Amino acid sequence: MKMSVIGCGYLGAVHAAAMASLGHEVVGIDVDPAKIESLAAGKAPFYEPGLPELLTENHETGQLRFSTDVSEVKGYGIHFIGVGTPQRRDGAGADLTYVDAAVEGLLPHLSPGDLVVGKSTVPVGTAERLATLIEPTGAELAWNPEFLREGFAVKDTIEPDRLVYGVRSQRAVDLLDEVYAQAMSHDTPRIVTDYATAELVKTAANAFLATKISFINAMAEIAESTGADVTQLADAIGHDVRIGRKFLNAGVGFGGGCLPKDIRAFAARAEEIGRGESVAFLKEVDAINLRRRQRVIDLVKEVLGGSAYQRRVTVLGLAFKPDSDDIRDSPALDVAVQLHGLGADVVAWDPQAVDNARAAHPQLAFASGIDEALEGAEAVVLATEWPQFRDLDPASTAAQVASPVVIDGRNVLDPEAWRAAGWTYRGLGRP
Ligand SMILES: NC(=O)c1ccc[n+]([C@@H]2O[C@H](COP(=O)([O-])OP(=O)(O)OC[C@H]3O[C@@H](n4cnc5c(N)ncnc54)[C@H](O)[C@@H]3O)[C@@H](O)[C@H]2O)c1
Ligand SMILES: O=c1ccn([C@@H]2O[C@H](COP(=O)(O)OP(=O)(O)O[C@H]3O[C@H](CO)[C@@H](O)[C@H](O)[C@H]3O)[C@@H](O)[C@H]2O)c(=O)[nH]1
Repeated sequence: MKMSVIGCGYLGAVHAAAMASLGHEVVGIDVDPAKIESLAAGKAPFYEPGLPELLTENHETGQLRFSTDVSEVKGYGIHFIGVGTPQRRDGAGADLTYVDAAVEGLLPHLSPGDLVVGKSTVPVGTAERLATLIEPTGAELAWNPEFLREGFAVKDTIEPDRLVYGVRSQRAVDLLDEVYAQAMSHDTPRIVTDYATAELVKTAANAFLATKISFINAMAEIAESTGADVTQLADAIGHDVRIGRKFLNAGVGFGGGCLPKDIRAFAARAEEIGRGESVAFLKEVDAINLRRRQRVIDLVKEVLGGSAYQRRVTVLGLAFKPDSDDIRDSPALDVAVQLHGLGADVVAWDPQAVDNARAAHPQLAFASGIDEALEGAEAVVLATEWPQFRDLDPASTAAQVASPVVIDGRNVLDPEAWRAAGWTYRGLGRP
């Protein structure tokens, strides 16, 4: 099939490359010339495992091309919308200006029978509104939310754990089935529904995941006041299959370009439709999450005798999660910036996110590698659980720092091993 992908960021670039690798002929469109230049040259503009290989492979076969010119979508029957829906600068709700501009830009190039497929995460009611703009062209709209996780984006796109189609016709279902024929195995669940449900499935999924993380972080707060160990608690409740162990890792909390802004947008949308009370708990989920960042900062001050002012603090990790260079609403970067704001002499390092972090916060000092980051540290904060941080050897690392004090912001180190090697170890919600 011939298809376009409007918006080639973390979602769209992977979607475009994955669709091409499934045998489709794809054109990716973005307003950012630098991104398009990189993608057109077969290079990934951000770090995502597996994406460079897909880009190279499809670049060579000619199945995949990129352009800043939206008129090039003419004659492509399927158009995915994957532009950003960030938090509005003036409030908690979603900024839909990019989605609106993408649809406006697409309208003159649509042909009767085309299918526009929304993938961006939007507040419920958006698809209904956009359909009134699209239908007069003879094209149709479907809403097909995306559930990929950064770091696993290629696999999640090529082998989705479920497909959700918000549609108004059987024809749209048939077209989407054709799009995903190679991605669907016999047991991939496929939910065919209306626009509102499809939009809400996405919002609800992220709200649930955020709530699960904040639940365990709330337990970490209780554990901190009682001497209990939240990691053992998570293991124990996680054995109950109704609860499950996934997304029960207590630590410095969730960040990224999705969970934080999506729960805020959900709460804002619920208020608009007079149902604010139904998801009022999401404000608490957000508040618990942000308190964990403060807790890490308080621990740094505590281990340094009350103040971080002019003390050498190493922050390991800047990305919001491992296997990504994404720093959007990153707890790790936020902790580094806040410590710097308190006058600490912060040196940060991340295997992939230093360039993005430097561009956003040039005031911070960045090391060029882990050894340089650790040198002279009076306190080390593990803020993103990259394998190279989880696997640090406590004995040799102790020899690199000025003072062996570690705050394990992701609860991934073995406290006994680190204490045995002479470290002062502080986790989040574990003794
Ligand atoms: N990143 C994820 O893991 C993920 C997963 C599922 C859903 N989503 C949702 O997908 C959407 C995109 O997220 P993202 O992380 O890829 O964002 P992003 O900021 O990485 O990418 C958005 C891209 O859209 C481009 N763009 C903006 N306006 C445009 C226009 N008019 N025409 C063409 N391109 C335009 C931007 O230049 C940018 O490259 C959001 O709604 C997000 O919530 C993201
Ligand atoms: O037990 C856990 C699990 C995750 N996190 C943090 O939660 C954040 C989000 O992690 P994750 O959900 O793995 O990353 P994303 O790539 O943001 O993916 C989420 O957001 C996407 C965009 O909407 C969705 O498509 C995915 O399904 C959804 O998992 C990160 O900061 C993690 O460190 C925790 O603190 N504890």
